[in-house]
Amino acid sequence: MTTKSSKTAPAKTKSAAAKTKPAAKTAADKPAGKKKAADKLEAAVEAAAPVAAVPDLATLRTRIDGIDRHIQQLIAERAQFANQVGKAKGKLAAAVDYYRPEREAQVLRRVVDRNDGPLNDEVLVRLFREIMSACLAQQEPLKIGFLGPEGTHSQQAVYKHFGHSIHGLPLSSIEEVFQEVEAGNADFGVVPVENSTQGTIQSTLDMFLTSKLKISGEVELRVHQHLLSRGGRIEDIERVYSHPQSFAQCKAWLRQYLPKAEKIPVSSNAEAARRARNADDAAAIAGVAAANVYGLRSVAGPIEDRPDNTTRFLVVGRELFSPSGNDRTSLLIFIKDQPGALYNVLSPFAKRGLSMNRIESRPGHTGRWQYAFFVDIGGHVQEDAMREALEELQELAHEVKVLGSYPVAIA
Ligand SMILES: O=C(O)C(=O)C[C@]1(C(=O)O)C=C[C@@H](O)C=C1
Repeated sequence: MTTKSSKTAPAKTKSAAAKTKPAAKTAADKPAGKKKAADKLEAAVEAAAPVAAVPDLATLRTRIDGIDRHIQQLIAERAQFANQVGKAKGKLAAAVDYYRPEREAQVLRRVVDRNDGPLNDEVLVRLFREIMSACLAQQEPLKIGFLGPEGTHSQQAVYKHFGHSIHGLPLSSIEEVFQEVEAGNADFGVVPVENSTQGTIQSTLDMFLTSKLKISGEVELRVHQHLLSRGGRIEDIERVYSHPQSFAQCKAWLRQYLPKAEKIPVSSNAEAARRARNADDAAAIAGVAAANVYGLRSVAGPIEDRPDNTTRFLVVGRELFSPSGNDRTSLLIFIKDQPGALYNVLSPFAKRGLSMNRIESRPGHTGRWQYAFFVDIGGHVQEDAMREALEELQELAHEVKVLGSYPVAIA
């Protein structure tokens, strides 16, 4: 069972004045009768308006060179300060001890708040992530495990969350990602947990039933699927490899364009791309990143049935971090086998105004017909309201496990 409440995480505090510039009225906004005359008038005004003088190419490039010099000096200065921050944290054992996801989230939220264009929030967040990633890697790059091989959407999620100045460890299963982080061979792991088209990835949720790992972050990735092949034409394709989730995300497209091709499920999209590189009549459904890694080209794409197809990933680590100011807490609640049990365990949050974003039930592995509920709630375990709600919950539930409190995904 999955339910999403209409309540969302706290709204970002972007300054309203800066962001709500009224759009200029155009001829399209006017009543039909007056539209033609208005169109003519607009065209006449445009024709008569003096064209703003654009400086010549050499002048523009000199300006850009000056700005680049300035940006570079500032990045170097920032890196020196970040290095000093690292030293101020004391003599720590490894890169993971310097990493502060809550601080990174605050830095990025400020970037979004300040942004007045022309680059969009996502682009600016990506640039600043890379700067922080490089600053942290001065101590030592973080080691991040993910569901490999190279070229998977999980790898893209790793870069989106940690930047490129990390050491990525492609692993063969979600279970192995958990194991490597538990064993300390990876600092963090990134695992898919739900897709907007396909729903929950049960194998990830089930890992939390037994694992001691904590969730330290979430990443939302717009997932675009492509048909990749080394040959050139859709009509030549006789076999398509992909992960079952990706087949499901492209069901309507496949029915329309490749109804007769054999569909072969494999363990990951990158594995599909690896297999498709061996023959002209084979193709893979995967992200374009896999095309570059495996020497394929996109024959068609994006081909996912829903344009807003998004996968949410969780970052798992060994510790809990401090609040960032806009956090989510994930809990695993084992309920008592009695009437009204679910209602009872949710009431401590509802009465304190803590919003529930998600609830999902899974067999608890503790006995027949025993259920565990995975619940996401707005807030952090170190905040008073959440602490009080959890204290009350301990009395009502059979068992409660805090899986983590972490910053809500940014851009
Ligand atoms: O502020 C810190 O604690 C830092 O180490 C600096 C910094 C940054 O570059 O801004 C780098 C890495 C941390 O994960 C968070 C932020």
